[in-house]
Amino acid sequence: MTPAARVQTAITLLDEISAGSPVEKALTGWARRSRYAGSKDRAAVRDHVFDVIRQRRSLAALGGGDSGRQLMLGLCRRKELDLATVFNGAPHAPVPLAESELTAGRDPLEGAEAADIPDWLWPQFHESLGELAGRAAEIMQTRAAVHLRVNIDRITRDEVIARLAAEGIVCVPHSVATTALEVTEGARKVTQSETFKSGFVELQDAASQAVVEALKLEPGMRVLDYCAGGGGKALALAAHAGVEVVAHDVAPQRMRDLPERAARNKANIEVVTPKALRSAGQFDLVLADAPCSGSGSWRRAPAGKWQLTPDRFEDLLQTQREVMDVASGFVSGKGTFAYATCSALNAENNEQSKGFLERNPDWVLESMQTWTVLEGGDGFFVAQMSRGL
Ligand SMILES: C[S@@+](CC[C@H](N)C(=O)[O-])C[C@H]1O[C@@H](n2cnc3c(N)ncnc32)[C@H](O)[C@@H]1O
Repeated sequence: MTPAARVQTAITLLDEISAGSPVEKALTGWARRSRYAGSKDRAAVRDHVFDVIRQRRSLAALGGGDSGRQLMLGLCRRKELDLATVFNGAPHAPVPLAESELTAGRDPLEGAEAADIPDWLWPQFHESLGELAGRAAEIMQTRAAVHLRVNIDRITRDEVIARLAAEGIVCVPHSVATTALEVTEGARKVTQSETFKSGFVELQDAASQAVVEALKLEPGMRVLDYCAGGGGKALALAAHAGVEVVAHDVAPQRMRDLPERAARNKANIEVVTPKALRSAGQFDLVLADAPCSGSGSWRRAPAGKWQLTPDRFEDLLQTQREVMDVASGFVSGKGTFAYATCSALNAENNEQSKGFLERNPDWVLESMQTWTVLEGGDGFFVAQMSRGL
């Protein structure tokens, strides 16, 4: 495919997405229908689509509207590409720009529009991140790096770096967690590498690893990952020798890949249904990695920031309160309850922890930690609480 044909494909897919198609469905549907597209074409189209979704609002301003074509025009302008070369009218390429398109568009307005954050959310984003808000929003407009978690019980970070280098993948240690590596070259080859297939590394954001590293894990502990989802944190927990990990999710189908991932990681994880959890007893540590706005991981899942509405946000806050109240019930007398989110917003983080402690005066706060995207990983939060016995 020519670069211009890739742009035209992104335009078509962005229109499909605007009409309601989920992003991944639109991309995989196109890839299946388009046998002529090689892996580089698929990667380029995917990058265009995600770049636009991350910067949708500011690109709509630059491109003069929010159709796929206007958004891609905005992206080409931001990247200072030669517009006549892209919109060149060749077969499969975008038709040349009309005079009205050439004159449309303006610089994004300072504040929420330039930061690509919805208006209603901008004040609390700003308040939560303080002086870091502008820089954090800017980082969220860019692609996230690929991070790996090294199973350091089985292999050192340096050994993994050497093994991956031999497979054409370049990594450097990431400072946010002792288990974390950042892939600087060859990220698309990771899942096909022998190092990955042998379970020496797992794909996981560095700050997500740091959340698990912040927990006091000791051999003999029984740990419940109450909101296990795809199991990233359950796998990181199970990488600690002698720790028994039980994974649960209200939607057990979200954990369907977990047994296979655990087998590859040589990790032992018991996956339980909500019904089975009722008779699973008590745990030394319960982690509730709660459903949240995802405002710390909008680089990876940017559609979420445009789908969030004040009503949905209120619903999430309510769900978080329920998750906290139920999950903490599985903590043994002297055990720890860890509440985590991949959100940068106070309402979901410190305020939820404060609310929990007010509802449950027998609990005390042990620690609270926050990671922002400025540290190089996703934005994350974890509060650890105990009954203070
Ligand atoms: C942030 S995701 C978990 C990500 C996962 N821990 C990881 O590291 O890959 C939140 C998960 O909470 C689950 N969830 C939502 N409501 C819940 C509830 N009431 N009880 C338990 N899990 C819930 C969702 O199904 C979702 O999988």
